Amino acid sequence: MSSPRILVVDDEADLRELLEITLLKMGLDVDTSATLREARANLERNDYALVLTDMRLPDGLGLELVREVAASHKSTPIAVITAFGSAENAVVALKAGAFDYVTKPVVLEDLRMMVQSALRVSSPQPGQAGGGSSEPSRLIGDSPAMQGLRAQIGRLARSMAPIAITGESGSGKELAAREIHAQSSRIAKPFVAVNCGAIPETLMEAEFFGYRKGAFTGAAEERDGFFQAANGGTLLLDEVADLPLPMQVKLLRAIQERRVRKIGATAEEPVDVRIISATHQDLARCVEQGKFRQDLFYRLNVIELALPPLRERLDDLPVLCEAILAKLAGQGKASLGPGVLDALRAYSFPGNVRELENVLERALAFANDGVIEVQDLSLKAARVAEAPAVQEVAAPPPVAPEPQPVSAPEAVPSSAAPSNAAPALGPDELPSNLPEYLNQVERDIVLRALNQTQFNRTQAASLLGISLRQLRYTMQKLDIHAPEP
Ligand SMILES: Nc1ncnc2c1ncn2[C@@H]1O[C@H](COP(=O)(O)OP(=O)(O)OP(=O)(O)O)[C@@H](O)[C@H]1O
Repeated sequence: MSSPRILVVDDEADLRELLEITLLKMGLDVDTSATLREARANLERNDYALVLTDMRLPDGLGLELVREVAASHKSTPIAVITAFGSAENAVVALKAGAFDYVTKPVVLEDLRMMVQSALRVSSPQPGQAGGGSSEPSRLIGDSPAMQGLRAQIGRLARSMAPIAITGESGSGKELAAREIHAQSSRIAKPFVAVNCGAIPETLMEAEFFGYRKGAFTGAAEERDGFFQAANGGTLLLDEVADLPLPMQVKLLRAIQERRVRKIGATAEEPVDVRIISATHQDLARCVEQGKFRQDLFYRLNVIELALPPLRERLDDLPVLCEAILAKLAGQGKASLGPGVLDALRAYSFPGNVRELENVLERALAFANDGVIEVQDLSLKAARVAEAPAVQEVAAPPPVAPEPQPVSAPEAVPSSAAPSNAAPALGPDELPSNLPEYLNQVERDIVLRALNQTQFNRTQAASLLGISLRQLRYTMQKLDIHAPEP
């Protein structure tokens, strides 16, 4: 079997030779071109496992070649060589469809790492997706929005370009990131998801970059950080807007240099990690407000993937419900009774698919024989957008589903009004239902904090000593919503 063939396009004879020798030593076949014209002629004649081009060539820009290869040689990854410090060029090339980049002066170790990962893309091993997974997507939904999203993910999985996933809470950002990883040539390596909002600021550097034994009190053993753990794979920076500014500087450096230094270490170590970030916040706004560094935003936001909220793709409800019920029921049976889909359609799902999962799980607990009826849904009446006038509801249930019978003790679950406090217990008294009692206590405290802060969730979370994300989950779990403006 012949070796994979690489095309090197560079007008600097010295660099061309260095690249050629390095690639030959890796057991690869190499063609070289000094101009765009020669490169085009080579591309006509041969199939390449990778094209590596300089950005500035005597007869044009490497970027032109990136666009041509991305359009006409879709299965050939193309990487660019950019001048050191010209982050802009790298980002422009990635946006134009480049698979990856290396900076000048070329560090051979980085080059080898990049080439290996390109080769995995152009000739996936059995069991590897390499950009064209035949596995069914985990992102369920047949709506045009979901079809478009899946197609976009298929394309994005083939490059190293950082992706910023945006979307409301529960809309599937983490799932989309996992899907990108699963469809990429990195599938055999780890996918590491980090909730940036849940790590105490003092521990961040150690968590991200690791530490050497004895680096600080308590560092009894050397430990890897998230970057080392994700080496060769994908690192999801979830809730990236929650990163404190000092950490943003360090992260930017790690992403730019592709090197990290453990706390207490003298040397940096190279890391080959694809970065995906996710947030439910408007990151551009955070930049305007000075909460997020512009340069990091620019680095992370090379390609944006926007997840639509569930209420904008209600046509996906039937397949989603079917998949969720199948998972919930296991060997048992679970189905939707008459009118249930209409009731769900009329709901706005502020918590998106995660909320749908919770609603169905709770409903199934109340359902008779696994058949969920409208009244089992206990959707928050206030959130039910105009319920359809005609519902194919068989029995007497009301148009808007009733409040939940068990876990929501007060009738206004989504209001900002303080809830009824959990009844005080005597020293020997026990609650008749512990989970329900604890929910009541938790709801009371969370509402108290929210009311004290005029529903400013960041402040409320800080009053309660939990992360914003934890607060969001708790609010969702307890059906607490900000009052409608
Ligand atoms: N299109 C989808 N198909 C199937 N399941 C989905 C889909 N979208 C989301 N889910 C499910 O909904 C739940 C929430 O998804 P996920 O954690 O990816 O959301 P998220 O946007 O990252 O949420 P958060 O912003 O709160 O972190 C998960 O259980 C996930 O499996």
